[in-house]
Amino acid sequence: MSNPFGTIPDEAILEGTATDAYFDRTRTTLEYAGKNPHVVAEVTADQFPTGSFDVVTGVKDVATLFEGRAVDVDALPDGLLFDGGPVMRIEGPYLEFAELETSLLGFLSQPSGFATAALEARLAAPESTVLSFGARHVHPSIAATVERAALLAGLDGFSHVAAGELLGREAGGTMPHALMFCFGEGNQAEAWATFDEAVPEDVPRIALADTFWDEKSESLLAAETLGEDLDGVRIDTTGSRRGDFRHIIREVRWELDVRGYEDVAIFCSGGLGPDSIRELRDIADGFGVGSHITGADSVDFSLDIVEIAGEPISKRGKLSGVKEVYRTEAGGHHVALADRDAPDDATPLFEPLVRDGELVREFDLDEASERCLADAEAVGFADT
Ligand SMILES: O=P(O)(O)OC[C@H]1C[C@H](OP(=O)(O)OP(=O)(O)O)[C@H](O)[C@@H]1O
Ligand SMILES: [Zn+2]
Repeated sequence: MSNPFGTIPDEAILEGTATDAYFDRTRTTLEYAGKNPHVVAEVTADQFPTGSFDVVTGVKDVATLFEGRAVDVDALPDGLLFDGGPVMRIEGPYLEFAELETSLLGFLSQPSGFATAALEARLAAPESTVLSFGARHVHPSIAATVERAALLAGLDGFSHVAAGELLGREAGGTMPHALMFCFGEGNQAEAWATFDEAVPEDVPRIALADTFWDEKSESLLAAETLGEDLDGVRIDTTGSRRGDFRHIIREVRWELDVRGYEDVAIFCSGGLGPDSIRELRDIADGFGVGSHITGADSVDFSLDIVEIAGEPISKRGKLSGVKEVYRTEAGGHHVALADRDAPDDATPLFEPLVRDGELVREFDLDEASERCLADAEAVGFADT
């Protein structure tokens, strides 16, 4: 079988069959009527600024989607933050892209939600190691989308191997409880020692220390077992046993230190979000974050025609006319009609993405991540 998991093939996305049926009917109707107006359409979440910023990403996939289509596309740079107004503008004959709306919005909505949530985790502990561990919570076909969004937001690493091959980065992690189970209760030391002997030297020795006994006992046993070879312990305490998780981590840190294991790092995982990471960042060295990222709401983008044959148009509740968005010197987000004077202290954010079906922008994930973190600083994202 060419498509055993029944995921939508890239060809369907590119040719426009990965669409909602009513767009097919729209094409049929417009072709029957001989209509194919020149339009400007905008991708927008909130019409006006709301005081809350999101990260926009997925722009590269949309650019790929539009290659070869007789349209011009302008968009915010990948990774920039926005609060209201459009993030993308498409201009051309409507039937050049009618069916692409479904995939276009999907390419932007879910990854932008992932990246925004990852940025929250990132900025909750700017000095700590924060890793994306949530691939297990999503359909395998979008694991690379999750991990790319996490890296865009500045996370230090991720766990999904195939995503790493696509992204050209090394996946990382620690060890699962399954490994401990296979050695059995009472044999934790053997599990860690065997891992240390078997696994390539460049893999960090981070012992999972919460499986059968309490976190302090297993952490000390791991330190006694691996000694200098131990890089850290991971504590992933199940919610029902957490109690005062911060106290547990402080106790483990104390008991490791009192025995001379100051160099053994402590990593935490399991249901962590920005608040719990902030609460632990002064005592833990790193965090694995999964469902906070993968469970993020999609950004609710819609595609709206705002100009037809040069005339402004909109549906009730939306704003007609072609717009520009600006970053103000104060770190605000300003939305205005594109044909009006720009505000004095503001920088326009739209940049060319596609010109007559040709991609006119380079994409570099490291650059996009720097842009994302710098803009998050500029708008005070961590404080929102
Ligand atoms: O989605 P989150 O709640 O943020 O957690 C992500 C962590 C927690 C989970 O622990 P387990 O479910 O115990 O999985 P495993 O035994 O494989 O570590 C697994 O280790 C993931 O890395
Ligand atoms: Zn587990």
